[in-house]
Amino acid sequence: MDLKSKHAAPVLTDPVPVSKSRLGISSLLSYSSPGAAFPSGLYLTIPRKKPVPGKLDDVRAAGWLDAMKASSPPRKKLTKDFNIEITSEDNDVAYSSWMIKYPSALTSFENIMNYAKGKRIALFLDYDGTLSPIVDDPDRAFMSNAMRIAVRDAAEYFPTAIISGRSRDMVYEFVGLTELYYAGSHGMDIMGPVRDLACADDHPNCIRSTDKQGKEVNLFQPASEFLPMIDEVFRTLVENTKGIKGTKVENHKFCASVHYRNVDEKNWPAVAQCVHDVLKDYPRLRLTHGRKVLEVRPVIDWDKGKAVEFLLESLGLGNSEDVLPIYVGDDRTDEDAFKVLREGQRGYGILVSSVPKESNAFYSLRDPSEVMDFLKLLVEWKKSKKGKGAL
Ligand SMILES: O=P(O)(O)OC[C@H]1O[C@H](O[C@H]2O[C@H](CO)[C@@H](O)[C@H](O)[C@H]2O)[C@H](O)[C@@H](O)[C@@H]1O
Repeated sequence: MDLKSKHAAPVLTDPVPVSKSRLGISSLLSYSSPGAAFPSGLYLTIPRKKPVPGKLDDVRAAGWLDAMKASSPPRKKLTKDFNIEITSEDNDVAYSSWMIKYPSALTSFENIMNYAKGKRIALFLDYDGTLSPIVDDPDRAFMSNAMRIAVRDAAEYFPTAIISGRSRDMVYEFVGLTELYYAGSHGMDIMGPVRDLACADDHPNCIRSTDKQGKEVNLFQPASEFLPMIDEVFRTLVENTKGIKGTKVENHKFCASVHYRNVDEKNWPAVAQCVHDVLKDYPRLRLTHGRKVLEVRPVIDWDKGKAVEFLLESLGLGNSEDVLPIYVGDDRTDEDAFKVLREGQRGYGILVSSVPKESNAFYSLRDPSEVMDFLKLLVEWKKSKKGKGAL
């Protein structure tokens, strides 16, 4: 199969409209590419360098570099023992104003539970930056054992799924809990429960399979035809970026990630240009921006939001008034899930962020440790309900 075409340009970034002035917060961090969507200098001042003929202008024009700079909260200071991102005092005022719009899910817990009365909660959790802190080495993004216990306990009471940009196998290795459902590759690789024949009947890319414990499951891979293409692109990206110190390329089966967190900022244009040049040959692939990572994925109408809908359906919880889905995530790709919940008026998105960000979420949590506290509160709440005889 000819996996590439020399004649078409790739679909570039996926800008999300951002209103910066609603809260009067000038430091609002944008998920989208400011260079592409806004007048220059709105969020970041990108110094104008003399263009390298025919080369770096491509990625500048496409807004990639601006998006790369805006893609993760700046590291103000690092604690000695934990390599995690935290905000400085300067940002606290902006953060407090931002929380008027995105209240803490901890302090609003009672409100959330009032709404949850008589409903079944379904939990959806992102992995990186939500269950594990953001660290320099993606291979070492371990979740703490305390977090693992909190997730396991929550899964005992609520159907719980992890939806990650990583490959499904990799995220399962990190989490290691058999009681959950897993979706990898930004929802393009879902292993869900077998309820009835609906999955196979409704979706051509859904097959019956068995999980690692030998349990029968439905495996839904809407981008399965892209497997050889992603593999080819992954190998090309590894080859083409190997001269750029600090670059790391990951193969997540139905998408590939090019990390530049450990690349000297002066070499970011070279990283971007490499990815841009490779993508030019693959019009059926597109680029999205994550936290200090460029992600190459198929142009298909599928994302974490669709994955949430699919899982709800598979769990027998779709289109049901008495179900309250809660999705906790920190990344731009999680916005698709927040949007599905918000627009369908079905449940709550909770954004994990230590800096103000425009979002489709309803609530916020500052960091993974607050996510753990929230999960514990959910379990306590459920236990107290059980104690009172209500299930
Ligand atoms: O959907 P997620 O589970 O949040 O996965 C998104 C990406 O997470 C990983 O990268 C991010 O976390 C790394 C470890 O903390 C960090 O080093 C990197 O800068 C972040 O972008 C993962 O490696 C990516 O492939 C995922 O797409």
